[in-house]
This record gives sequence, structure tokens and C-alpha cells, in this order.
Amino acid sequence: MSNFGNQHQFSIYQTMTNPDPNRLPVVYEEWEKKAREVLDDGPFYYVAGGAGGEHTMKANLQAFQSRKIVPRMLTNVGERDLTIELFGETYSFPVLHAPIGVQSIIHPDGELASAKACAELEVPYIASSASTAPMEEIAKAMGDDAPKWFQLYWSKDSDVTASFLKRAETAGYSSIVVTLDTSMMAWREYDLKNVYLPFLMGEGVGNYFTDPAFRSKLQKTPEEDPVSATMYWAKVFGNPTLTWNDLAFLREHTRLPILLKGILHPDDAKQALESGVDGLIVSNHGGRQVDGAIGALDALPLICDVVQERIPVLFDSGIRRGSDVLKAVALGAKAVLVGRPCMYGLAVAGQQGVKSVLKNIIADMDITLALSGEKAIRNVNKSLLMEA
Ligand SMILES: Cc1cc2nc3c(=O)[nH]c(=O)nc-3n(C[C@H](O)[C@H](O)[C@H](O)COP(=O)(O)O)c2cc1C
Ligand SMILES: CCCCCCC(=O)C(=O)O
Repeated sequence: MSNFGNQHQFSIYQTMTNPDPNRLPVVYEEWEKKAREVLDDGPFYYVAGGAGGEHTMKANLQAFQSRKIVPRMLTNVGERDLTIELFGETYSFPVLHAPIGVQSIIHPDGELASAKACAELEVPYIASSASTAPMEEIAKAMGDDAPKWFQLYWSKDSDVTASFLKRAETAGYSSIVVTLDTSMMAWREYDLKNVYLPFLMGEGVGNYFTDPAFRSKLQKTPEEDPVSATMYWAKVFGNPTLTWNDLAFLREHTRLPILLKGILHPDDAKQALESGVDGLIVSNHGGRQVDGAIGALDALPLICDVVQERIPVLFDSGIRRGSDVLKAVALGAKAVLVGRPCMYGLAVAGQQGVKSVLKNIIADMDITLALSGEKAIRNVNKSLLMEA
């Protein structure tokens, strides 16, 4: 049973009789609207926008709408258990903070605010390779006991990749999420229109500019010559030549569990199983990479059919409310990652905003679980759902 759940006894009455003193939004759409008010066009559309005509971004939300929960009655749901097990650890909820880079464009406290909000809630924070703050600072801000994972952008410079893996392990991260769908930036129409790419303004390079392997490749330090350092970053950030055979390199350089993020095709799930990775994250990067790609929730049951619970499958792309978490879990996800909603929380109210967004999703999930007739999130399965 989760401490957070026990301490706070999620109930709509409790929430209403103890209203948030800061009067932060509750409605997801209001967080987004308020974020729009506080952010300039460049940063707002960088976060909110997707690839191409944003068809996949819309398909992500549509995939949730087309599945309906069919609640069960008289099942004694007085006590709920929201905990899950992953890689030998017990986590309080089936909810993690998605890896999100360049958070300094959203709030001056950036990743440190988000990570601290997660630490307060016992929600694992996945620190992005493209964070503005270096991974060591994020880990320190969270504290030793807070659950933290590291997301790897697999650099063309293998010394940098190996160095990131070593640093993550030393800093106390407990799993490595390898994002496969972003070897290069997609065609993002709003960013092109706004001529806005945060990396070219020195955001999101905190892990690179502090990295000994990265620095050793430069003629002048990033402090002396940030332009040349940024050019080297652009050259080595991603590696579109990678193949499944290259995964052995990652295995050789870390003893931590490795999860592959961005899996959508069942044949890739088969390859992943053969390559011996420890987990998968079904994701289309929130519709930010391949416009026209399958809605992520539509891909989830296809991947879970192949995996057959041999390794954990996690999910992201479109989680907005508690019922979305339930639907993803019912379709086979062990846990979900929350992305854009946290960034709207960060924009509006920094650490408190991220905390509030995550707390609301978890409370909504707990109540919806109970009202659907289930008491343990780990027992939720596809019998909870019907296709509309
Ligand atoms: C502003 C922004 C930056 C992101 N940066 C990263 C990143 O650095 N690494 C990564 O693996 N995914 C990144 N993502 C993708 C998220 O991890 C996640 O897949 C996506 O946000 C899920 O879609 P949703 O936010 O619509 O639910 C980013 C997403 C956004 C919105
Ligand atoms: C050069 C591409 C960097 C992308 C890093 C951030 C990200 O993942 C995103 O979706 O934006």
C-alpha cells in the first residue's frame, strides 16, 4: 500500500474541503491554457507542438477516447493498492515523470523543480540526456532515496555514450531508458515557423558541456568557446547509423536495467526480446517525431502480445488523466510516463505546479480504479475495457 495513498486518502470530498491555497488549476486544459499565457510562442510551441501536421499527436488522444472502461460493482474497494514492482524495486504508483529535456525554457528552476516535485511524491523522475542541469545536480536535488532513472540519447561519440552511462550509475540512477526514436529532430512546423531551437541558444546541453569525454574532444572549453562546443554537440547528439547489433555496446557499459523507449512495431519488440534488454517503453514521443505514426495506445496491445510479460512494458504519449493510466495498464502497461502535463505545471507554478499535476493524476487514477471495481492496480487487465 502506498504511503502517499494512505496519508492522503484520496477522495473528492477531502480535496474540496482542503482546497489548494494557491488555487492552481485542476482541469488539464486549464493548465495548458495558463502555460500558453506565461510562455512566449517559441517555448510554448516547442512543448505543445508535434511533428508535421500533428496527426499522430491527435491520434494519441483519440486512441484513449475510443476505449471505454466498463466498471464492476460490489467488489469491496475500501482499501486500494497502487504499488507496482519493477526490476526488484517497489514503486508507490504506476506513474513516472517522462524524460523531458531543456526545461530551462519553461521555468528558471527547470529540471531541478520537476525532479524535486517527483521526490516529494515518490514518483520516479527520468532525467533526460538533454537536460539543462547536469544529471549529478538533478540527483543531488532529489536526494539519495528518491527514485531516479536516466534517459540516454545515444551519441555518435561512443566515448560520450560510455561516459554518460558511467556518470548515471555513479550519481545513483537505477535504470537506463534508451530513446531510439530521436536520432535526429523531426520536421516540427511550429519550431521552424518560430525559428526556435533551444539547443542553439545553449539550453539542454548541461550533461554534454560538463562531460569529461565531450570536453576532451574540443579545442577550447565550452566556457571559452560555446559556439564550437554547440557545433560539436549538434554533430554527435544522435546516431542514425545504429542497428540492433550495437545494443551490445550499452550492455557492456552498464549493469543497470536497460529499457528501450520508442517501440511501436511488434517485430521490434521481438528484436528487443532477442537482444536481452530489460524493458520496453511503447511511445511515439508524444507525436513529436513521425507524423502519421500509429497512436501509441493502439500499438500497446500489439507489443504486449509479443512480449507476453517476459519483460515489463511501460507506456507514454497521451496520458492526461487518471482514467488514461487505467486504460494503459488494462492494455498491458506496467506503468506510464507523464510528459506535457508536467511541463504545463512547471510553466505555471514551478515545483508546486509539477507536484500538483502529478498528484491530481494519481488521485484521479485511485478514485477511478475504485469506482471501476478494482482495488489493486497490478490486477487491472483488459477485461476492464471495451472498444467503442
Ligand atoms: C518539451 C519536450 C521535451 C522532450 N524531451 C525528451 C527527451 O529529452 N528525451 C526523451 O526520451 N523524450 C523526450 N520527450 C518525449 C517525452 O518523454 C514523452 O515521450 C512525451 O512527452 C509523451 O507524450 P505526451 O507528453 O503527449 O504525453 C520530450 C517531450 C517534450 C514535450
Ligand atoms: C536535436 C534533437 C533534440 C531533441 C531533444 C528533446 C526532445 O526529445 C524533444 O522531443 O524535443
